[in-house]
Amino acid sequence: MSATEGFPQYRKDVQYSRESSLNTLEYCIPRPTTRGTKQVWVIYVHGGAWLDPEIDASSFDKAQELLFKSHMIEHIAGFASINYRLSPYPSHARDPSHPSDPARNARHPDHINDVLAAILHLQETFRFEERYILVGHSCGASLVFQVAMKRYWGSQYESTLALELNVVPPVAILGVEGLYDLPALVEFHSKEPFYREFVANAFGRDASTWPSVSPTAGDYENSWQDGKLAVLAHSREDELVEWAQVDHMHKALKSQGFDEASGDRRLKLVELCGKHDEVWQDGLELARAIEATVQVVKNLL
Ligand SMILES: N[C@@H](CC(=O)c1ccccc1NC=O)C(=O)O
Repeated sequence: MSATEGFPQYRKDVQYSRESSLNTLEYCIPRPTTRGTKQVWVIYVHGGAWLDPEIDASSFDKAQELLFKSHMIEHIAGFASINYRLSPYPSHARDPSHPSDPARNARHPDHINDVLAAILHLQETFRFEERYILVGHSCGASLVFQVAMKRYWGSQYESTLALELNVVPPVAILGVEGLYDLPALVEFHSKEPFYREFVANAFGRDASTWPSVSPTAGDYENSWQDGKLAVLAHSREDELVEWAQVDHMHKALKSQGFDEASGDRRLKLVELCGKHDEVWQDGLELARAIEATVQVVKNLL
């Protein structure tokens, strides 16, 4: 039997916790693990404004398929994409949420706890420790930076010890078409009530808590000490999330010691093409952003 038989290995609907039917992940391992080689896992967190039932872990499939054909695949040990509990969406036309469904009634910090539980499950199974890139699209980009914020979103949130202590943070984070400064997002779209609604739906009606939960408020010098690379990828054609979000996050990361030109904490901007959801629907732009991230990370390991 050849060593590569049975690869690539695909698994779907892997349950990582018992909270709800959405606490599942999918993963793919391109080839048998090769010891001693410097490879990274790529872990994806989907978007959908914390509530859209029609965007899930499978929204990564297209980009993953493209990355298989890229020469960057030799630096990638595995791919994973995470489902997590969503906030209520009772007015959704095709798939309204029901108040008794634990999968569709999440409130911050449930979403982040689920992402942490999923990462922990993967780390315990595959032992890749910090050698992974955490990628998020839209609200998924908020979530991946909130993972690096640990639990410093204001004083009101309890730490869940088991997750906090055991999840090893990623070597790099890639935010794609991300929501980073929630008050600024809501303010920018003050004439579109949907924005205020989905933020309140996910984080509560008390807007005074929104600044400290925002990734722009992260104290990454303390909470993400071993982070080596932050990448912000965004399209100027994004019709849902304005470039100003990137400007806010770029400024925040710079003030936390991330630098584009030098140093051991690197910052990178990748300008993408296309509309908000096109980047993952076509997969090309999301794959390109991941390639650009792997390209830098492979020299940092
Ligand atoms: N797909 C969602 C909308 C959505 O995801 C969204 C809308 C505006 C700004 C950001 C969004 N998603 C971020 O995760 C919906 O159809 O309700």
